[in-house]
Amino acid sequence: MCASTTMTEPEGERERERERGPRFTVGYALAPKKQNSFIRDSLVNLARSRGIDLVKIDPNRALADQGPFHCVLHKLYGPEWKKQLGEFRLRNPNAVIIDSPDAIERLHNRISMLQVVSELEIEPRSLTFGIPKQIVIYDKETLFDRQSWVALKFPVISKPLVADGSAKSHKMALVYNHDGLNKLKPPIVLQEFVNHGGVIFKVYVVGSHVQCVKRKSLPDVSASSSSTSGDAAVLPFSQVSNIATDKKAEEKYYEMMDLDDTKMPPQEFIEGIANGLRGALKLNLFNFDVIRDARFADRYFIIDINYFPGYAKMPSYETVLTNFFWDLLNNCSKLNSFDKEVREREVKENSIHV
Ligand SMILES: Nc1ncnc2c1ncn2[C@@H]1O[C@H](COP(=O)(O)OP(=O)(O)OP(=O)(O)O)[C@@H](O)[C@H]1O
Ligand SMILES: O=P(O)(O)O[C@H]1[C@H](OP(=O)(O)O)[C@@H](OP(=O)(O)O)[C@@H](O)[C@@H](O)[C@@H]1OP(=O)(O)O
Ligand SMILES: [Mg+2]
Ligand SMILES: [Mg+2]
Repeated sequence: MCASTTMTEPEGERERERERGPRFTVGYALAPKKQNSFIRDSLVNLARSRGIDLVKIDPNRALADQGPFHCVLHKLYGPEWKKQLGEFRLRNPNAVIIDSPDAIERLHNRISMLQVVSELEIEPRSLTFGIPKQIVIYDKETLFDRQSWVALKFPVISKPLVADGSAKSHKMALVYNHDGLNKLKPPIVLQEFVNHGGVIFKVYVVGSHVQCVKRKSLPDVSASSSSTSGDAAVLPFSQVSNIATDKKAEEKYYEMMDLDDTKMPPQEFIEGIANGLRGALKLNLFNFDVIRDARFADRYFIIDINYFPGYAKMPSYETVLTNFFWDLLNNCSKLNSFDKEVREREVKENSIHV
């Protein structure tokens, strides 16, 4: 898992490197939109000043032919990319891949994504967390079968089962009653809508760093909404917390939603969940969406987990990410030197025995 520090440069250069501290190269493979938002000069310069060079991976060339990289950072999908990572790992067994494609894949399905929350075992506390009631529907027939609905109450949110980062995978719909079902396109997850005061908490995780921010969310739904009929019984929407509105409208919204007045969940509680998820998912870079039940303030729900989210929206993201790379690479480098020492000792001992 760790990066190799066995370079073949002359001893003098090695000496200078020891004085300066080691330098590392992190290759990144990101979709253009992600690259634009994440790879900013402020991050590149800060990382460089700490001995970490961020280098773009050329998507048109084999990954294994590029580098050398001590670490590969990526958010690309598909079997071809997975194959490339596999070949790179074979050729560079000591390089770190952030994160494992298999671990990331678990987040590409909205059922397996949240299953991990239900499995978390965190010691009893005064606040509770879980996931809203949900069912998965694979075809229209099951969608209209009343039997499928026994466990679920309206209103519900319909979400595409697949969460692979495509625009389609973000197409949601708020459904007030059975009249709204016609427009839904399985395979979908139907999740009970939980009134939460129009504010969502986004928890960003970067290794052991956990940071929670408030964002606007869908407003509460009134009980009378259940009587809406026809087309009005379904309200399609997409990426609410990411919608770019003009500043004035946004200010008005914030006033309306009392975003500033909304109390944050206790940091210790959020950290407990974040660390539990990090361990269970075996991921370093993700965020999760948390809502607080409007009826019971001690009840929280996790509704979404995203791999490699929009970190640039997180305060001081440059420092947080640079610290993460630094810790990771320096720890790995120490581990590798230790491995090397052990290996050299083994060779020596073996040669004595021979
Ligand atoms: N069960 C729920 N109860 C209430 N509101 C919900 C629920 N599920 C989702 N929402 C609202 O819908 C929004 C979108 O849902 P979700 O986060 O699952 O979608 P997404 O497309 O994966 O979002 P992201 O852009 O964070 O990846 C949430 O930010 C929240 O405002
Ligand atoms: O667009 P941004 O950079 O802000 O990041 C968003 C990210 O888009 P990108 O990775 O395609 O860029 C989304 O990923 P996909 O589900 O589409 O894979 C998802 O993680 C959102 O939750 C992120 O917003 P945030 O949760 O941080 O507000
Ligand atoms: Mg979300
Ligand atoms: Mg999501």
